[in-house]
Amino acid sequence: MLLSIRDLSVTFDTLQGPFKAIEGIDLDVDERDTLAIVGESGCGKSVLGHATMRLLDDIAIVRGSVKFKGKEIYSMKKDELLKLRGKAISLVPQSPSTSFNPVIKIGDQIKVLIEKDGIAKGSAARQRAIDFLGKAGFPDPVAIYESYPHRLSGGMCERALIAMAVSVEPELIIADEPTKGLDAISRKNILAMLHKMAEGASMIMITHDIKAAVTCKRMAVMYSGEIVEEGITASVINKPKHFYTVGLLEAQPSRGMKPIKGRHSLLSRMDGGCRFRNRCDAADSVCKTHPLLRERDGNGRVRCHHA
Ligand SMILES: Nc1ncnc2c1ncn2[C@@H]1O[C@H](COP(=O)(O)OP(=O)(O)OP(=O)(O)O)[C@@H](O)[C@H]1O
Ligand code: NI
Repeated sequence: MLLSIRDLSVTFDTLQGPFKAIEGIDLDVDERDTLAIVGESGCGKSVLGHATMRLLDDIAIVRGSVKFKGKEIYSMKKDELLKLRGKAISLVPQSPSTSFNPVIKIGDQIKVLIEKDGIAKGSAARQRAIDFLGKAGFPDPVAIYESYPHRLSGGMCERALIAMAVSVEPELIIADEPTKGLDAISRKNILAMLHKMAEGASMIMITHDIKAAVTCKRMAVMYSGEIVEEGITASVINKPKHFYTVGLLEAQPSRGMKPIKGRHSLLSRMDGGCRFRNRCDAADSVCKTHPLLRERDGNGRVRCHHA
């Protein structure tokens, strides 16, 4: 197993008191696996992505285990962690426009990373950066290399960030909302490019876009900090078991754009029952107890008393 996450939780100290952004996360990612993590804004997708790379700052209290090739990331020393981030696990961050340093040329930022990871030096590193910008679909990669970030549109920045993340040949790519803010055609192009460039590696794709999620082999649905359903993408899409997954699919433009009724409530999180029950038509008294994530037809898992 490439990545194993067990009982992972992240708590932030906020003015209103401690807030558990994610809880009880169990996930495995195999070699050459692609896993989409979907769910509405604020459900904890990015926190999970960052916690996986131990990128959260010290105010976050992290519990549980994250193992990469059997090695616990949370007991690694600083130098091991630096090696892990890059060649082992590479992040395509959520906000492309703020992820580059505005005063350094795009290409030089990629070159520095390639040099840091010891893949190439000097002019060879520069050439590698140009090659990867070309692979990312830029017709004139040298011009992009020489550009400052503000010259690039959102979609171009996303492409350059993907080029940067894969230029170090990582074993696992975590792509956070790679299609955010893009029109339908750019979305399709970016997804095709991302999968092509990630060939041979594994990928976790964080997204609220089901059309992006279906390009991955497996899919995990998050609600209110927890995984509520997980399995082979086709079976989750065609036979959703959790009522939140059903709602999420019906909210897609292609399926009538029917919104999920009600709103996510933090209160439903605190009383220990099913976190979705205030929005669920099937909810009854049994939902006052917290459902466990259990086997789903021998394929994946679901967290619902009625599934
Ligand atoms: N540094 C922090 N301090 C306090 N709360 C935080 C912090 N970072 C994230 N959170 C909270 O954790 C929850 C999960 O945030 P996260 O960014 O993971 O959501 P997300 O699923 O990625 O949403 P989006 O689709 O909007 O990116 C949110 O309620 C957020 O406000
Ligand atoms: Ni996010």
